[in-house]
Amino acid sequence: MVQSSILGFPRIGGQRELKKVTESYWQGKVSVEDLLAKGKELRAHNWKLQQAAGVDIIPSNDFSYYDQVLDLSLLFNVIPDRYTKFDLAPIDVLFAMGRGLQRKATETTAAVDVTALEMVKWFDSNYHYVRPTFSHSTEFKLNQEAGLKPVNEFLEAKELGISTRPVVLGPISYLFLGKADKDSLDLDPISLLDKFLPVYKSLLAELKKAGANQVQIDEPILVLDLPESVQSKYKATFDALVGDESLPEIVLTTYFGDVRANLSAIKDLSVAGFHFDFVRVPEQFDDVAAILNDKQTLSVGIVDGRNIWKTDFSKASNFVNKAIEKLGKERVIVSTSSSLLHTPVDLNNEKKLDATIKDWFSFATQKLDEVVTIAKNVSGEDVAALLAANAASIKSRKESSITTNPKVQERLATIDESLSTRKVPFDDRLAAQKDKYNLPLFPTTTIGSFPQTKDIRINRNKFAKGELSAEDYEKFIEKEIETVVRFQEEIGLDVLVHGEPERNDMVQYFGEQLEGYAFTTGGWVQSYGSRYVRPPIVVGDVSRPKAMTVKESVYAQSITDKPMKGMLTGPVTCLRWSFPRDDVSQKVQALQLGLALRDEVQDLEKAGITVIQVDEPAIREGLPLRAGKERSDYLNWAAQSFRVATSGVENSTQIHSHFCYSDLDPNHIKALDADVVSIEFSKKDDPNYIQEFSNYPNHIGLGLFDIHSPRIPSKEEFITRIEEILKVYPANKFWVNPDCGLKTRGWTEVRESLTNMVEAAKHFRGKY
Ligand code: MET
Ligand SMILES: [Zn+2]
Repeated sequence: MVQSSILGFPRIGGQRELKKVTESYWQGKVSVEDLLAKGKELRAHNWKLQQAAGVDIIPSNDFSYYDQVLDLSLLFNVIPDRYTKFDLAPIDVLFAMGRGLQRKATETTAAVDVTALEMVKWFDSNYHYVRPTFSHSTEFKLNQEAGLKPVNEFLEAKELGISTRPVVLGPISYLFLGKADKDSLDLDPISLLDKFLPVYKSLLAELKKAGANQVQIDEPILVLDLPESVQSKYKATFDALVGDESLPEIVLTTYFGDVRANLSAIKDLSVAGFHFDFVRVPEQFDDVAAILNDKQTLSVGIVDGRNIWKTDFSKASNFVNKAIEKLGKERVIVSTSSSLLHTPVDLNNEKKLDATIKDWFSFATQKLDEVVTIAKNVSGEDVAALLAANAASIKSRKESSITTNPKVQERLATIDESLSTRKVPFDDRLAAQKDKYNLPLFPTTTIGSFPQTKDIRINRNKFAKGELSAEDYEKFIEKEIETVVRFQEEIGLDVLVHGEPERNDMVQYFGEQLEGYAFTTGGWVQSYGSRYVRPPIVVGDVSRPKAMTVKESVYAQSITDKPMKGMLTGPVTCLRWSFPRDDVSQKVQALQLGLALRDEVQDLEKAGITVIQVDEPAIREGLPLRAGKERSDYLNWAAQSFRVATSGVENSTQIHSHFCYSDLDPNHIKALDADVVSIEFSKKDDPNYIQEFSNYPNHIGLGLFDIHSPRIPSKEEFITRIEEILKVYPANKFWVNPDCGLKTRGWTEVRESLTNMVEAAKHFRGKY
């Protein structure tokens, strides 16, 4: 019998229970006991769900209150000193590292003020992990005070009668994905491996003691271009982690890409088995299967952990059968390509999706049945009815008229150089824009969104439910816009925004207005911490039936004399933060989006909105994980689709763009040819990194404060930060802005932070 396995299940709950309880806890509305009880309930629910579906190998320790990498930092005591001195409970240390903490002193507790650790993209996904941050004083140990989470959760499942396979990020990936703290910049985290390994090993021993016979150790960095110095660590590391009775067996897991460049690093490991992602890279099968010895198992990642399309059972079964022919049934496991963390929880929660389209989808809960069915099928069990139904929906999608629009395809064929280049180069545009706006030095602006208050959400929901008329909703939005505009005028910002109160989400808002998209009501996916997104789904050729943002921007401009920035989400981000089609290339989808947005940009310009920001925060995450042709192709079509969207405007129209959540390489965005870009920057301490941006030809706002954290920087803090940047970055290209949009923050923080930021800008204007 061929076994089935899951590498990880979404932890957020079908109704976003985890978000609700954590945020209530942060607000002091529920106790830590309530928080922990809810976590326990969610874990139990997920395990039982998988058990009921018939999954053979069920993961544990895939749960997290914030982020699974951050959990390891707490577990292994990788906690910078600044978080330990306040005597916080372990869970609060965890949250402080994840999101920063600022708390006034009370009678019994001292004031707390710490920023969050850096948060970065998890490979090429829209999930973000909190970066392990090491210093010379890092002392690895099992943090008993915090409790051994992997062990506790394994035992918790055991108590329910469910035997699970704990999943833990591997030691080399954990170090490699981390960074040196600011006091230890010369430290290469990988150099800590010798110190770290014994502690890691002791965790495995504890798991074994608790009864875990096998663990899933994720080494996802094996799909990256690894330096020889890292590759060479695998053999000795994994030799040290297996072999004696006191340790569990290891299944070494990789996902999201091609491991072939690193095969020599893992080919002689004495692990019990390997897992590879054959959804992304089916071509790697022969090469990776060749490294197995005659006992090792192969976990075949064939059900997509990153997208929502139904698996084609016949194709998948053929693939698995190829593995069975080579290795025999006992050594093959049918699995998801990666953790299901990246897919929505349950398609059954969708009540509004068109039935035809819904039948093409499979969310995490449905994917459990998919792995089980494929495993049964290749084991020779009778699943004929399921196969027939599956074949019918695969066929229905292939032949559907919803997916093709000849007009869009014709227009796509007209894209050429002239449609993707501005009329004149940047320097000439700059002159025209200077004349038009006459902005001061250190111009101040924000990234677009303002606090999405409870009131906004309530009214939006009422409108969606039909409890509020379109007219009243519009009035409400106008009132919100006015508040935001007046506030910006009052504190003296130079380029204003309307605040985006009408948008639930920066991609979904556009997806809902574009042809070729489907969207869910409950398809939430964790982005970071308690922030979830609900990616729309590209089902067919994309086009724009009518203007999407003009009304709000025009209204906002009508009530102020300052320039009002129009605000759009760029083609690459629209694509990356949607579930893309898998039947058409990403390039085609991005260019179609580029054309749709081009019309919107031109409509805005016609309506008098001549500063237009086209956000591309996802451009970095889309970068193929390894250098080579695929990566350079991506950079070309990503930039081209942005230029298709933005090049059809006058020289005096100022195109802005914005990037966040990533280690951005300025070379990657040059080809976008935006006039002004704003970049998340506040958590960067490395002067070399700033230096890299000095050569960027156009103007830049290096983000000055962390909008993911509730803490408020003072005017002096802004001044110090700006001075630091000015040491390497020129004043005449310097924009002043936060890291990103303010929608997740409260008004109190926003008011104070922005006031301080504007005052700091004024300080420098006086000096230059
Ligand atoms: C993740 S980037 C967000 C940009 C958007 N304009 C906002 O301010 O929210
Ligand atoms: Zn942003």
